[in-house]
Amino acid sequence: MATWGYGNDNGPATWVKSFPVAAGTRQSPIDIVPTAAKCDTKLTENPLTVNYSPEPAMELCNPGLSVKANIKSKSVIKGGPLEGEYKLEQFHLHWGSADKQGSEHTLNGKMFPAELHLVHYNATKYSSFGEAVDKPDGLAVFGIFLKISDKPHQGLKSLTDVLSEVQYKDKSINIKQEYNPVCLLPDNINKYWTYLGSLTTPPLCESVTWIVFEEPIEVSEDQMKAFRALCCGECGSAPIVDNYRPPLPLGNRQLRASFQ
Ligand SMILES: NS(=O)(=O)c1ccc(NCc2ccco2)cc1
Ligand SMILES: [Zn+2]
Repeated sequence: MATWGYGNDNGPATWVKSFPVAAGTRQSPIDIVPTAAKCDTKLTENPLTVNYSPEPAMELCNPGLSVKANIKSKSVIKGGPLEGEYKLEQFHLHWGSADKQGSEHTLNGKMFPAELHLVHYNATKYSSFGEAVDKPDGLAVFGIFLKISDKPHQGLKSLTDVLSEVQYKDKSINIKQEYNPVCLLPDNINKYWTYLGSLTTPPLCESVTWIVFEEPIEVSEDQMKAFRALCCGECGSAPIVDNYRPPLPLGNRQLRASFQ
């Protein structure tokens, strides 16, 4: 089978052929219905803590279906639904061809224009992302909704200002000035939903504790245009847009909320 993607011939509905876990019982994303979430005081008693550090020379790359920043410094999270310490490995985004779509998780059926994923692995139990990626408690991913405002997001600006330098597949650059990924988080990280799910792209491993924040971050239309100008391949190839998997059934999983 040709490599997976988001087109008609290789998109999410076809992935199950090569990745049978696509039909599994803890797949992601899901539609988040706040009234169906159970407020769990255990989450508030053990607050989520983020200890991110500055990246001296962060590598930004275009792997062909998104844009990804690889993290080398020690940035860790713990608490909330997590047991042990999870280390930041990379972050990337999913976005639409228009503002009406683009996010993977939806909120009462509503899609946001984009969604940012900060991917962490369980460094207490596993020695690398590769070892953790297929373990049920291997990964923790922050899902952050993006919404449009008239002001650009300053934290994302260091990236969107240089996306033209990674416009084509397999291009990568180093962000010169120091970058602390904490600038990407919403102001209030105490309000989130959490559930047990999976990677949203192949290999779709059911190894992710999802933490989706209620508060979106705000980006400008120009910043969205910069993401939509990235190309899937070399010069002249199609733009990277609509690189999102539609929601899967929650099934009999419990969606928990850290707030009322
Ligand atoms: N969209 S996401 O946050 O669920 C996500 C995160 C990480 C990968 N990694 C895919 C991978 C690389 C090696 C083995 O597996 C894929 C998807
Ligand atoms: Zn993702």
